[in-house]
This record gives sequence, structure tokens and C-alpha cells, in this order.
Amino acid sequence: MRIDVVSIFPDYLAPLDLSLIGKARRDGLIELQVHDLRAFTHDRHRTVDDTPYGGGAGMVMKPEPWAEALDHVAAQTDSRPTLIIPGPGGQRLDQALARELARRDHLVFACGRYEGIDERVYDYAARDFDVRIVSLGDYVLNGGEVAALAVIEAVARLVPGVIGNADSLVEESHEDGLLEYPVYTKPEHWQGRSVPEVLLSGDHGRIAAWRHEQRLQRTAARRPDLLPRAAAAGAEQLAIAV
Ligand SMILES: COC(=O)c1cc2cc(CO)sc2[nH]1
Repeated sequence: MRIDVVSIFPDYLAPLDLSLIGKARRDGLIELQVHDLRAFTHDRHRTVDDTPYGGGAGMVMKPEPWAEALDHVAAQTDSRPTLIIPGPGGQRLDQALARELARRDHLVFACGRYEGIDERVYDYAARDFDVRIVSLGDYVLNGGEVAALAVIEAVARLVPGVIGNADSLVEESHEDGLLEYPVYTKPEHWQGRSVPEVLLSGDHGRIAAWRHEQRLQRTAARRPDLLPRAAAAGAEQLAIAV
């Protein structure tokens, strides 16, 4: 998978050099390049924003640098990339969307700042990209970089080989609609609290059943809104939880 990110704060994406994503880049599983939008300006002040037509507070990102940046990125592959523009009004990121995006060959992230990007860029980009506006949720951030980091992590970890042990992708929260079960490690007794004895029993059938029950109970307690989707996804024995 190839990922390009365009931002006026390229250093915001530095965490992508770390941990599993960094290793995936070094292993060649993911090719990731971050571009400074200001590299696509030509004036002395490297201007990327200007005042909004119609008045109002703040500044708007100019269309020309974005068009040059997107043309530059589109020219680097012959497949039609998916352009993800993080924004509060977009499609809410969930595990299903992460899985869908993980199947794409080339993701490009356009990180807005200020009051946003000139609207004509969205239309311009549709020539060479499948344009998707993606939201993390209904709250305000100052720009798209934090959202891009979240989407990239959620997607990249689904790319085969990025997470060493693919088993750990199976019983995760939201994979089948249920939250994850509680986990424990040594010491067996800590601060007057002990590990549930079933986990020490060595009875893998009993352990699996207990863990599934815990997932049902946790989902019913913390996210009952997920239960209908889990039922549809076939998380059996839902009757116990509801
Ligand atoms: C200029 O602001 C942005 O580009 C911007 C991107 C995002 C993503 C959010 C959370 O879904 S809020 C927000 N603002």
C-alpha cells in the first residue's frame, strides 16, 4: 500500500516513523511519503491561505497549491488513488470503513487547516481521485493531521504482514461488533485482586466461552448500541446479553 500525506505541518506526521507503522515502512509493506504543501507555492512568503470571499473570520486555504500538490501525487502512480480529506462533516471512521480503505492500493490524505480548503479543490480532485471526506467524530480539531494519523493507523494495521500476529486482529473490539474481553497478566494476585480462576484452568473451551460471555456483557453494559450490528454480524448467544 502506498500512502501520501499533504500538510503544512509535515512534522505532525513524524509518529508514522515509529512502532509498527515505521517497521512496515522499513519492511516495504507500506510506502509512505509526507509532502509539505508549501513546496507547491511559488511566492516569496510561500502563501497557502487567503481571506474568505463573503467575509467571515479566519483564512481559507488557496486552491492553487492544493491542485499542484495533488497533481504531483497523482502523477506518481497509474492507479486511481483514494483521496481522504479529514473533516467534521465526513463519513464517520469505523472498522468497516477502515477495512474498506485497507483494500485500496493508494491512499492520499489532504490535511486542511485554517477554516478549510477552497471548495473548488474537492471538485478538481475528483478528476484523478476517489474523494472521501472522513470524520473521526462530531468534534472540532484545528486541522486534518490528527485525523489522518488515526485513519492511517486504523488502516495500515489491517495490511497483511503489518501486525505480526494476525490472530490479534480477530477478537478485537469492533471486528465482529463486540467489544474485547478483559485481559490479565502476571502477577496472579495484585493489590488484593486476583486473576479470574477460569483463566488459570488450562481449559481452553471454558476460557473461550468465558471470554465470549465477557464480550457480550461488556458490549451490553458499555455500548448497547453495537448489539444489533453484532447480532447481524453473527455474534451468537446475544440472547444472554440483552
Ligand atoms: C481545517 O480543519 C480541518 O481540516 C479539520 C479536519 C478535521 C477532522 C475532524 C474530526 O472529525 S474536525 C476537523 N477539522
